[in-house]
Amino acid sequence: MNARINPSILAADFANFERDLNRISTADAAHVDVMDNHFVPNLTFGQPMVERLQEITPVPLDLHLMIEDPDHWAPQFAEMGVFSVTFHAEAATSPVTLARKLRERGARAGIAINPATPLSAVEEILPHFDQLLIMTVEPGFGGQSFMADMMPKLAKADALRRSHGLETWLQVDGGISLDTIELAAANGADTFVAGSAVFRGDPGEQIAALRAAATAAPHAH
Ligand SMILES: O=C(CO)[C@H](O)[C@H](O)COP(=O)(O)O
Ligand SMILES: [Fe+2]
Repeated sequence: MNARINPSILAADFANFERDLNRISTADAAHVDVMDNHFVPNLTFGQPMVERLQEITPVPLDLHLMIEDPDHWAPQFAEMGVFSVTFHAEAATSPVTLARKLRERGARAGIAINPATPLSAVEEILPHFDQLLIMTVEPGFGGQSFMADMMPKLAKADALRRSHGLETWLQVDGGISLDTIELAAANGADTFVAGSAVFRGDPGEQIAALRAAATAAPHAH
C-alpha cells in the first residue's frame, strides 16, 4: 500500500512556519486546518496566511476547510495553487458544483465528514471527489484521542470505492499516531493526517515511522 503522511501544521510552532515546513520536507503534503470559529469553535488561518504558506512550502498543501459557506470561499483557496482543498459535507450547499470548481482551478477536490455524519451523506457524490476525509476526532482541535468507532465507516468507504472502481483517496484525520495508524490502514485509509504525533518528536523520524507502520499494516483485501 502507498501510505501518504500529511503532517498537520496545527501542531507546528506558529511563529516558525518556514522552519517547521522544512522539517516535514519528506512528507507527502502539509495539512493546513482552516477554521473560522463558526463551523468549529476555533480560529486558525485565513487566506493571506495560506497564500504565504503556499509561497514558502517545500511540500504540497492539503487544505482542510472547517468553515461555513465553503461554496463561496473554497474556490478562492483553490486559486492559490494548493494541491488539494477539502470542505465539509455538513457545510456545503452544492458539493458537486463546488468539487467541479475546485478541479477547474487545478486543485484536487476533497469532501470531509464529521464523526456523526454517516457515509450515506456522500455515497452518491463520491465519484466527483479525489479524496474523502473521514474525521476520527470532532473537528476543531489537535491533540484529541482517536475514535476507533469510526473504523466501520472507514471500511465501508473503502469497500464502496473499490466496488465502484474509484481512485478516491481515503484520508483519516485526528489522533493518528504510531498507536493508531495501523488500525486505520487496516480499515482502508491510505492518507494519514498527523499533527501532534509528528511535531512532538523529530518530525522526519516520525514521518518515516508512521509511513512504515501504515505500509506494514495487514489489509482486509
Ligand atoms: O482537523 C484537525 C482538527 O480538527 C487536525 O487536522 C487534527 O486534529 C490533527 O491533529 P492531531 O494529529 O494532533 O489529532
Ligand atoms: Fe484537519
